[in-house]
Amino acid sequence: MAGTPIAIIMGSQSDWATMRHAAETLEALGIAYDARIVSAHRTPDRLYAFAKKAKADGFQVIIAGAGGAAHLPGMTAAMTPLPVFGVPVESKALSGQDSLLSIVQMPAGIPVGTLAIGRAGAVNAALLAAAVLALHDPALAERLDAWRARQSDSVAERPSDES
Ligand SMILES: Nc1c(C(=O)O)ncn1[C@@H]1O[C@H](COP(=O)(O)O)[C@@H](O)[C@H]1O
Repeated sequence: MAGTPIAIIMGSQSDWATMRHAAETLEALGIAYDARIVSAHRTPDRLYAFAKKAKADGFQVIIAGAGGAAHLPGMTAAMTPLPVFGVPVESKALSGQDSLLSIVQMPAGIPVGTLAIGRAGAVNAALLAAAVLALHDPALAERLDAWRARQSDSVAERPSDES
């Protein structure tokens, strides 16, 4: 997809509840993305087609979320030179520990930048992807600074009894 710098891929529709936080963060920063379901296990041909063409299609960073036996980020990284950030989706059986370990323990030579389990990881994957793009995009760098400033402003100095 020409002109769309970020691809968000996920192993299943069920991952969207987590991965939409990456999408919303990119939207808040004014960064275009393409979100799609791609599974190393269930749709290997789709993964191959996507990963092999991702760079030629104009993507610059890939955010890949998966749960359980989360091979999607690593398999994607194996087939593209683009930076891949992996988000471990919280699994029911093992609370995302399985997802985290599946994604983080890549063999030397094929890196996946692995984030935290769940929503925090999805948000931070988007922020890292934005930081990569901002290296060559001063306007985006300013929006990222403003996003962080708003976050700082939103943190009260003292705890409240409310909420
Ligand atoms: N980990 C992977 C991969 C993959 O790594 O290719 N494909 C699907 N899945 C994961 O299976 C979990 C359960 O999927 P369902 O909810 O569809 O049963 C999801 O978290 C998905 O990421």
